Amino acid sequence: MALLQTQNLNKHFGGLHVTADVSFSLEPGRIHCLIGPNGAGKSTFFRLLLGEHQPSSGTILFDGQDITRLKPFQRINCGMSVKFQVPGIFGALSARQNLQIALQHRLGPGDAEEEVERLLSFLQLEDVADQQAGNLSHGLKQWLEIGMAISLKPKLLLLDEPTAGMSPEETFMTGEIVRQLNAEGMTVLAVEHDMAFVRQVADRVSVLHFGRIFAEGTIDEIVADERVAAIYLGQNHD
Ligand SMILES: Nc1ncnc2c1ncn2[C@@H]1O[C@H](COP(=O)(O)OP(=O)(O)OP(=O)(O)O)[C@@H](O)[C@H]1O
Repeated sequence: MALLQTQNLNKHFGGLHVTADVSFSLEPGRIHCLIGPNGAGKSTFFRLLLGEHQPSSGTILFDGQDITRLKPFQRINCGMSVKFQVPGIFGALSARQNLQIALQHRLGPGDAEEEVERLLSFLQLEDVADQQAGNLSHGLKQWLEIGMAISLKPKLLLLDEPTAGMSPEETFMTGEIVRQLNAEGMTVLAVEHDMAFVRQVADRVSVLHFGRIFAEGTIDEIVADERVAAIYLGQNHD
């Protein structure tokens, strides 16, 4: 059974049909990347999954449950978690304190301490653990964000352009973090422009174009698809 499934999902903004009859399926255990040219409707689709937009019609199923009308916090309680592009960390607190706050909801004090140290090490944040999060480099902030997003041990981690603004080395490290989380059992859905990252992590790729699923397959199938290449022509993505 799919972990996440949308059935004929539609979203209109006035006369704009931004999500067009999207029937999408995400198998548990996968790393699935969603790509598409600017304005293809990737962010809108994400926001529909999270409950930040209500669909005009269609259904969203998560872990066997119809979540179409659930509020964002209820979806998080069902086992979804998201890392947005815009940092949601507390800049005046240290990296360690940020993780402590995120983890205290799930774990008692002793266990939380242990998990904070494990996450700091996993995310290569040990050396900066006591620095103010607001002063960390862009890449380190993004990894701290991932740490906060996984603190609830979600079944599904949603990542919105996780490597935006990163160097190739940071992008690679982010890919390794995602692969490790997946190896531990987390299913991942990422909206991403960086094709090196997509190649590094994705089991499956869906291409959105004008709000529709335009193509779906492995990265090799997508890269070899001339119709996909054509919709990217003139756009500034590799
Ligand atoms: N709240 C809104 N009201 C009206 N139109 C919107 C709204 N949000 C998005 N749109 C329009 O919907 C279309 C798809 O936007 P969306 O941000 O989902 O695309 P995207 O694929 O995420 O683009 P990008 O890669 O540039 O982030 C665009 O034409 C956008 O202008």
